Amino acid sequence: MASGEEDGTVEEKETNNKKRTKGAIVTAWLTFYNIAMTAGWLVLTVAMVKYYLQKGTHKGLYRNIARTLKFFQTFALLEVGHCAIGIVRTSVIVTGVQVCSRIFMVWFITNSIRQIQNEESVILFVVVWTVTEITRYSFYTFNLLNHLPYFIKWARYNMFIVMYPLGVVGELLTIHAALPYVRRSGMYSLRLPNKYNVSFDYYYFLIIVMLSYIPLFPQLYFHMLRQRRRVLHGEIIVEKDE
Ligand SMILES: CCCCCCCCCCCCC/C=C/C(=O)SCCNC(=O)CCNC(=O)[C@H](O)C(C)(C)COP(=O)(O)OP(=O)(O)OC[C@H]1O[C@@H](n2cnc3c(N)ncnc32)[C@H](O)[C@@H]1OP(=O)(O)O
Repeated sequence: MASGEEDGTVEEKETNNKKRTKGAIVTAWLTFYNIAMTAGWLVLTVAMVKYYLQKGTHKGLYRNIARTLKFFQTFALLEVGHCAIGIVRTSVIVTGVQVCSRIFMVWFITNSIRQIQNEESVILFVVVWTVTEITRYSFYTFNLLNHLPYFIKWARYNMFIVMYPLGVVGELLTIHAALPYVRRSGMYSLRLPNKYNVSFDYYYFLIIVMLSYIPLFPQLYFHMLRQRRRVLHGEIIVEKDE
């Protein structure tokens, strides 16, 4: 029996060929992207373990890995682009909040305030992010290659139950530790009078950021719980923002 494509017009065949080529390019790009990101976070793991074994302390560890962390976490901005152009089935809002809050933590908190870089809370969120991202990107990679080991799928949709709250604790404690330095230095703040006639206080902005975890974090967490039910238990779930 002839397939639909065999029956189709020349235009239909061309459209199908174009779709197939586009699909192959997208799969190749996402595979490359996910492998690169898995490798990046693995490099971070090796650097952290090596540093700790050599020095026997977490002090100075952040400084040692800062460049790699900034690079790979900033590279994750592409994920918002992937959602926006529709090559992955994920909400732009959920991904945007997740990626932007991480970039904010890296660039505007930890990187900007040297005095807090040796806090245990920094190591907490960096370690949690690292474990999470190695699992997540290897999940996507093996999934794209159609060879997904069950333990990676299981880890992707179970570890976040503990890792997400732990990461948030690390992030909130770090912002909290930054507050006195921000207040004292007046960094990133704009006082009146100035030529723009605008005032901005980074200290209060950080307090607002901390408070914004209260409504935003549960939404991310429940999103992941829904994904878990869908992937591990096959439930059909309709997302509101899709
Ligand atoms: C100005 C400053 C503002 C600051 C505001 C602050 C507020 C902050 C509030 C909250 C802050 C949270 C802080 C976060 C901390 C941490 O990360 S702690 C560490 C623990 N973290 C996690 O466990 C992260 C969990 N989150 C995620 O996994 C994602 O980031 C997600 C976007 C939240 C959810 O992932 P999602 O993509 O929706 O689900 P998946 O099931 O993984 O994927 C859905 C489908 O899309 C495909 N896909 C997605 N990405 C890719 C890819 N890169 N490559 C290939 N495919 C991809 C995926 O395969 C799925 O496809 P289908 O199976 O076909 O459905």
